[in-house]
Order: sequence, then C-alpha cells, then structure tokens
Amino acid sequence: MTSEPKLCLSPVRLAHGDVRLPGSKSISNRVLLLAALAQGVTRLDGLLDSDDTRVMLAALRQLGVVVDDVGPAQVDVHGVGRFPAASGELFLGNAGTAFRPLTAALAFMGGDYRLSGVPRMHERPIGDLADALTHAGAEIEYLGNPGYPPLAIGRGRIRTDSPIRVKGSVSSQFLTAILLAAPIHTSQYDEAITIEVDGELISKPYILITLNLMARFGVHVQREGWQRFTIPAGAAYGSPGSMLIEGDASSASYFMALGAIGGGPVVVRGVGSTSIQGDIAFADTLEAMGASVLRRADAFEISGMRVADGEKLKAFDGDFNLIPDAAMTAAMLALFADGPCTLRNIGSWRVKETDRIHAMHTELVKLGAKVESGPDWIRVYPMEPGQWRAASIATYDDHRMAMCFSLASFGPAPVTILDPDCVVKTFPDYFSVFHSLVHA
Ligand SMILES: O=C(O)C1=C[C@@H](OP(=O)(O)O)[C@@H](O)[C@H](O)C1
Ligand SMILES: C=C(OP(=O)(O)O)C(=O)O
Repeated sequence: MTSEPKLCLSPVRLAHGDVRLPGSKSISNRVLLLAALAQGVTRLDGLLDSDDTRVMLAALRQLGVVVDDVGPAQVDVHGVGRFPAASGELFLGNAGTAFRPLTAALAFMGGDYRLSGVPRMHERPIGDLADALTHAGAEIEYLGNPGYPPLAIGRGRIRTDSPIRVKGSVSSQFLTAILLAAPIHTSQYDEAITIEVDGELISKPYILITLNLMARFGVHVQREGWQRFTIPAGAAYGSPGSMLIEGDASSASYFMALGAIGGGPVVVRGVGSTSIQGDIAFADTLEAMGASVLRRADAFEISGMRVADGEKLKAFDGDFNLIPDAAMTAAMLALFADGPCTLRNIGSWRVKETDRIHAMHTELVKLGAKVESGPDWIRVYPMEPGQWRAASIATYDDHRMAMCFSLASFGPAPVTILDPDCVVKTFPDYFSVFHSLVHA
C-alpha cells in the first residue's frame, strides 16, 4: 500500500531572496484563446506551464488550432478565427479560466461539443453563463446536474437584437467568457453585441484583465461602468505579433507574504506596479499590516516583521471581494497579527477549487487557531507561541490551500502538507521556490 504523499515543513524564522514568478494563469489562458481566435500567428512568451494551461492548450489543439512549442514558456499560436473542428470532447480539468471561456466560444460557433472536467468542476456552477448564452440563442444541454458541467453544446445561433444579460454574482468568469467570445460573432456579421450585467458583479479586476487583453488583440469594448459592455459591429481579433505574459500576481502573494513575516527582503519579479492583475493590490494589504513595500514597474520588494521572534503584523478587517485569490494568503497572515483579522465579502470562496471558507476554517483550527466564519466571511485570531500544534493539513485538491499553509511554518511547530502536488494546477515548482527563500 502506498501512503498519501506529504511534505513535512520544519519551523523556519527568516525569508529573503529573489524569485522570478511563473506566468499568470489568468493572462495565459485568456491569451491562448485570443491568439487562437485572431488572424495571424502570435508568439506568447512567459506562458504558464501548469495543469490549467495544459488543459487549455490540449483543448485548442483538439479543436484544430496549431500551437508550436518554440522554447521554454514560449509558443507560437496559429490563429484560426473559427475552430476547424466542428465536434469534439474536451476535458478541462478544474480550470475555470478554460471551462467558462471555451463554453462561450463554442456556443458562439455552434457545433457538436462535449465539455467535462474533474469531479469538483462538475460541482462548480456554470448555470448563469449557460442561461445567458441559451437565452441569446445558443444550444447548451446539461449532461449531469442542471446548472453544472459536464455540458453538451449544439448548433444554436446567437441573436443580437437584444442585449445578452448575464449574472456576475457567482463568478466574474461568466462575463469574461461572453466578452472574449463576442468577436466570433461581430467579426462575421455586421452586428454589435451588447452584454448587460444582471445584478451584482464580483471579482471586478478580472474583467479589466479581459478588456485589456482584448484591446491588445484589437477589440476595444465600449463600457458603461460595470453594467453594459458593447463589442462594436465588425470587431475582430488580430494578432499583436508577440506578447510577453506577466508573472502571476496571485502566486506572488505567497512570497510577498514571506517577506512580511520572515524579515525579508523578498523580491518577486515578473509582476509590479504596471501589472494588469488586480491581485497586486495584495501589496496594499501587506503595507496596511505594517510591511514595507517597494514597487517597481515589474517587481515588488517586501520587508517586514520577524514573527518567529515575536514581532507582529497589524490586524485588519476588510472587504476582499476584489482579490479573492490573494485573500487566502491574507487569512494566513492573520495568525501573526496583533488582533483578530476579518475577511468580508468572499462568498465566491465557496464555489472554487473547494469550499475554501470551510477548508480554511477546518485546517486553521488544526494548527490550534481560533476561527469564526459565516456564509461569506471568515475571522482568524492570532496565535501565541504556546497555542501552536503540530498538524497535518488537508489540501482538498486546492493548490492555494497547499501554498497558503506553507506560511504556517513560521509558527513554532512542524506542519505537514498533505498532497502537496496539487500545486500543479497553477504552480508546479511552488515548494522548491518556497524552500529557496526560507531559512531556519
Ligand atoms: O477570470 C479569472 O482569471 C479569474 C477570476 C476569479 O474567479 P471568480 O470571478 O469566479 O471570483 C479568480 O478567483 C480565478 O482564480 C481567476
Ligand atoms: C479560483 C481559482 O481558479 P479557477 O480559474 O479554476 O476559477 C484559483 O486559481 O484560485
């Protein structure tokens, strides 16, 4: 019998060093799709190589897009406009940034497609996106539970006589998906497409990533606040020739946090003040907690407390809706704060790789922490040295659970991360980079 893989982390005191980040997941998967839909060849540099991008690449190749591997983190995507394959069965793992945009793109094209993922993907809602597309004329059938993948996509025809209305309260990826797909229609018919957001929109900075990247591929979306988005008639994607993909700002948050609790300085390269990723706002959280942050165009340098020597960060109580991924890192920092820390408006945690409010609550308690949580919030109390217990942390096949809990090694007790390889979703080398920065 083989035992479950695990990684034992001994207590550490210091963190310093310099890291180059892997490419942004959010940008990598968007530009792979944009380059596939564009006229011309696009060279992508700095592409993330992880589970989420591998399923996107495999799907695009299955759909008939030629993608040449040119070098490390470098590909040439031969744009096709419309996918050559009129049918296909696509497996999209647990990648929201592949599943949602491809659902919309294939619904706009029409064909005979089946999309599935890992069991957890089949528990992650997609009903608001499927409803929006179906009302607009697409043909989408649920193959399992209504409102959830797997899906079959048929030969509907999108109508543009009225706006496409989409709800954005469960995931911003539904709006992103329709935005990215709309030029499939506008490039072919002399019709504009208007998308209206029905009710609340969460995770707004991810929409700005979408609009920014669409513009780089030649499609300029007109928008009225967060309510109405219009893709002009005739709008079509064209290759920008080449594109350098920024480092991943959510992945940066773990190392920036290390600088804040292990003295620092920690320099993260590949993402900085000019980034288009909302998660760079995590630097503001660190500053509010008392860390010092140096911002350069494409790097952050963080120095902070030595929490293992008893220094403390300042507690916070804030709304983390704009940075739902980096928010998990902030929740871990609460263990080293001078008072309880509350993260509010994070209901989307419930429908991500796992129910992250439940998972964070359960596993923080194993460390010895006092935690409170509700439908869309969590409060974590700081720990005194005597409170820490040696713990085995379950990671729920959630890369961010594994990466976050590595920060617990700044407590005085050993921490074991179960199934550490789940980091492969966005950051296969996470633990070797982590080890290069921390010292006893
Ligand atoms: O569009 C994107 O690239 C993402 C949007 C966010 O999801 P929600 O909009 O579902 O919060 C984020 O959590 C996810 O990791 C990536
Ligand atoms: C929520 C996440 O992923 P996805 O893109 O699959 O939604 C995440 O990476 O934290």
